[in-house]
Amino acid sequence: MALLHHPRLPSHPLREATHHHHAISDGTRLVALAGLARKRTPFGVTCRAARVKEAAPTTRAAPLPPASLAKEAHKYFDHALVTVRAGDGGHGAVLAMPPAPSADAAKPRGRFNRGEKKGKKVSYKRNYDGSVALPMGGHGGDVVVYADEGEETLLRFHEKARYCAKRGGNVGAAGATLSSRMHSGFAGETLRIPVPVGTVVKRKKGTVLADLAHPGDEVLVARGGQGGISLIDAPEYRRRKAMALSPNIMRDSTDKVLTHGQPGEEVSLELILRVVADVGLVGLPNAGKSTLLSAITLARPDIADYPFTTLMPNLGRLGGDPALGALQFSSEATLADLPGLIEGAHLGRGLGRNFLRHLRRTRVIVHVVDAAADDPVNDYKIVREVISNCLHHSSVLFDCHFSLLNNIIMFTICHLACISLQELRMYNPQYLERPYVVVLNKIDLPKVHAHDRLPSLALEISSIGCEEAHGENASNDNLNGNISKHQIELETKVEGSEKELGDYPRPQAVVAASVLRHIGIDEMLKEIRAALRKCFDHKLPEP
Ligand SMILES: Nc1nc2c(ncn2[C@@H]2O[C@H](COP(=O)(O)OP(=O)(O)OP(=O)(O)O)[C@@H](O)[C@H]2O)c(=O)[nH]1
Repeated sequence: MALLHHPRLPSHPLREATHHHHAISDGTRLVALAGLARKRTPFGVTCRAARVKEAAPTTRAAPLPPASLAKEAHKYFDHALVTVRAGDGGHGAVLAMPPAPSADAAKPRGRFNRGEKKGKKVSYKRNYDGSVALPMGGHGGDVVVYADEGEETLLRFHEKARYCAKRGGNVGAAGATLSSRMHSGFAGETLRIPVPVGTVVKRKKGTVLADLAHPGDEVLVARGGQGGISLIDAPEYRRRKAMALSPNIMRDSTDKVLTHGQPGEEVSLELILRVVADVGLVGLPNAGKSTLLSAITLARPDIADYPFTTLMPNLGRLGGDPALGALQFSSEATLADLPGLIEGAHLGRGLGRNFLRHLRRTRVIVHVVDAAADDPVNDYKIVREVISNCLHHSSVLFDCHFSLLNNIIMFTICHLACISLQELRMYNPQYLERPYVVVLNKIDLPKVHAHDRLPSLALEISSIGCEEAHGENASNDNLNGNISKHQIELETKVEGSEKELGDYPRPQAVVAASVLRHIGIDEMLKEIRAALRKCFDHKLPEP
């Protein structure tokens, strides 16, 4: 018996069983096998069987996410491609007519024909028009994508990119007899896929299906297949009678196709996340954006003395504004700390321009400038330029599309810019004209105070720009959300005419602060809240 364990020996039925443990997925069968082995070969085989039991869970373990996902999450967290498939409809059935009631059905049953079914009068479920209600295959499960506050990123869609809803249930087995006890197949359960709030759902290289900007917003992305109908199969001599019951009479075998459930829709979707926040923090790397966020909210982003510490937007919640009074005190604001922008970010330098899309839903922008840098005014201009250049970049695309220069050119530009017309339609080109606050940070450092630098810096920055531009009309147009083609063309022309930084409004306020040492925080908060209130007063759309 002991020889059984030798690995080089020819196979034995029991060893065969243990060798093939990878193919066995049913746990109960594994336990039974181990028990059998223990009985027949008390030593070695028990040991092997035990190994089988240990090995089983590893075969069922979830696959690990690709290493690149964990390392470079910032490249993937806000964009994903998924394929969803709705469930197929369940099948109907071909039903036989119940036997005709016999002449002696009315007679009282004797001892010998008590259990006889033949001749029994059958009742049917009826439709409103009196026809017999034939059971149908169940509807396939739909696929719905909805905004869930519990979700933060789209990373999980890179681990699993295909989702299928359940199919509808079938009507009882074919060949069954028509009766009132037959039920339609069960409808397949709707598959609900949660995504972060602020996700735009669009068909892959196609139309935008929905912008899930609020918690609970949802969109039906794939409709389940309709269930198949049922048919009555009656012999020739009973066909007229069957016709009186229902028009669904099977004429020949090709009719059986009608009983098949319809396939569920399958669609490829592109999910694009745009962070939803009232205030967006922008600035060069190391300016102190994350420190600012952690100083005024409970958010605890990574902070370090090297550029691009922030790779993905961090969100924080700003408490209520006491100035709003008791009733509105609870109105909070969300702050988004965005990754640092550098010169040429709109052309893909640094972390690229993709992060700029997270600015689109902000009401107020806070520019964080390192006041101890060599040339803070230039740093400020660089960030403004990046944002405005991004706008011009987008305008080129609009021009190309509407003048219909050439489909191929447009397609190429779309690819280069990684942006589609639908995205641009939802893009608010006026966000550079929204209220913004400049925070001159790190004023605790001695360099800032040398040569009376701070007042001149504040003066210079606050003088860049023109008087306020956002009028009632512009904000109302945005509020309606119906940007006509004509309006887009007009906006495109204005944006396309290479607006200078001086053509955009001046900052709402320039505040000196040290977010690390908690200097000037109150004044900064006051200005941010004033800017937010201004958005409410101007009825600017919600982010
Ligand atoms: N002295 C001083 N240092 C500050 C202040 N604010 C931030 N810092 C330091 O500046 C460095 C960068 O700060 P972060 O908050 O990570 O800067 P960031 O703008 O988020 O940087 P990125 O994530 O690269 O975009 C850290 O070492 C901070 O401690 C400040 O007010 N005074």
